[in-house]
Amino acid sequence: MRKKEKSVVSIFWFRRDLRLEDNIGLMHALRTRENVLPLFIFDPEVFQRDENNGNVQVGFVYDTILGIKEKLETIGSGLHVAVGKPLDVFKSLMDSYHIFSVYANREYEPYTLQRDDEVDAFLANQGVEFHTYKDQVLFEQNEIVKDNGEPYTVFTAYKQRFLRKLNQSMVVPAPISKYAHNFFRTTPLPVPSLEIMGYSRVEVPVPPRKLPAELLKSYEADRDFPARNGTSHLGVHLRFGTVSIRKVTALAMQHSETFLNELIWRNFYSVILWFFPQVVHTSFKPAFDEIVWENSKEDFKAWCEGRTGYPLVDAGMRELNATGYMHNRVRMVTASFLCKHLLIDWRWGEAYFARKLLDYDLASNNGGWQWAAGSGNDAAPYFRVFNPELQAKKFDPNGEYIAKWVPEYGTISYPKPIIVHAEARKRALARYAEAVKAKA
Ligand SMILES: Cc1cc2nc3c(=O)[nH]c(=O)nc-3n(C[C@H](O)[C@H](O)[C@H](O)COP(=O)(O)OP(=O)(O)OC[C@H]3O[C@@H](n4cnc5c(N)ncnc54)[C@H](O)[C@@H]3O)c2cc1C
Repeated sequence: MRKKEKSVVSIFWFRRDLRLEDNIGLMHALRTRENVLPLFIFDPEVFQRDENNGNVQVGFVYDTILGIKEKLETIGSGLHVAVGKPLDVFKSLMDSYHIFSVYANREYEPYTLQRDDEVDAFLANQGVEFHTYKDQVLFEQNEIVKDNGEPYTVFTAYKQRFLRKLNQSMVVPAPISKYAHNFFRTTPLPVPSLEIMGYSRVEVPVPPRKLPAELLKSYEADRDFPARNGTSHLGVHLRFGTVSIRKVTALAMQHSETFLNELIWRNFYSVILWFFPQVVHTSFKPAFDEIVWENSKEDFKAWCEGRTGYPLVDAGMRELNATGYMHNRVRMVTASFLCKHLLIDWRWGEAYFARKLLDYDLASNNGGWQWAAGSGNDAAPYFRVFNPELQAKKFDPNGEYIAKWVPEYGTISYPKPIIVHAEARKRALARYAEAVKAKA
């Protein structure tokens, strides 16, 4: 019997860009090649499993992938879905297809950079070109640096340069539909279920993929109040590219400087991680790794479960546990409370957020935690210790957010504070000062 001829295809590898519109890498693939076969890989290193095989993000990604597959099938194409180490997936794809070239949008985390280098080397060895593009950020690492080529580590200076370089031409959408005839024609391809891939779904609500102009117009006034619906909840969509950063930035440029500022923080943290990959494990400022933490497991458990006796902290943790989301102001307060009041290593909190947040993103989560701990590149000064009660008065003045998540607050069933604020503050200041002095 004659062996079946392998189809000649070019691959477009979806990663943090899960959309069929305004996708730079996909546009390049379709514009340059015919028979473009889209691919998605559930990489266990990106979607880490907890002890119950759960991963809070994997269900969202799975559903998004199915949506893309369905759309591709309506135009006679399909999506190849695989699970495993990308290098192994490419090796086995070589058995099924004659791969001409591979296209993808660039990623910037230490693991993904290394993964792409490995895939690139393998493909090059097989005579296959690997083309990558900028898509998930507006400016890559080397595009916004100081005059001497060094990275910015202070946000304000970075932002000023960013704004000077940003212009309308950078947020124009990349056209896809006019090249859609170049998708590979195929009968529908099978997709393994999440269970077969070894995952169990963690049910959390998925925020809508919308950014109303009204929200942007009142963003500056509302964004710090967790009881108001004042922020976009687009975090998960920006994380996985189910919205385009160009589209969101164009809207921000039109309606809200403050919102644009937040998008710049996102870009900034991505660049910080690229320049300083050591931040994944160590404090940006080495002195902060000298802090002698208390690391009480009991206190950590109380914090995780929202039982610290500080209602804003508890409300935030309960919101996170129940929904996979926590408001930014409350992220700052809960994170500061863990590091400073409880003297627990920021890495414990970072890992807990990574496991629970639907919008978890290594660069922003690490940046946020190091900011709160005081150890980051442009962090809150260590001697500024948030007072969780004052924060509650200021940002939840009517107690609505607290009432929603901590209904027993004010009754005898609500726990007493785990630690007295004034004492905790004094202890934190002393412990931090010792570390800074030791390294001076
Ligand atoms: C301790 C801590 C941990 C955090 N962990 C994450 C994380 O894992 N993933 C994540 O996307 N953000 C993280 N943030 C930043 C911020 O809290 C979230 O981006 C924001 O709360 C998401 O809600 P939203 O989409 O409604 O935000 P909006 O206020 O509507 O902001 C719009 C978008 O801008 C970006 N953004 C806003 N604020 C920041 C910021 N401070 N840093 C970086 N990007 C920002 C996000 O992409 C966000 O979706 C963290 C902050 C702290 C203090």
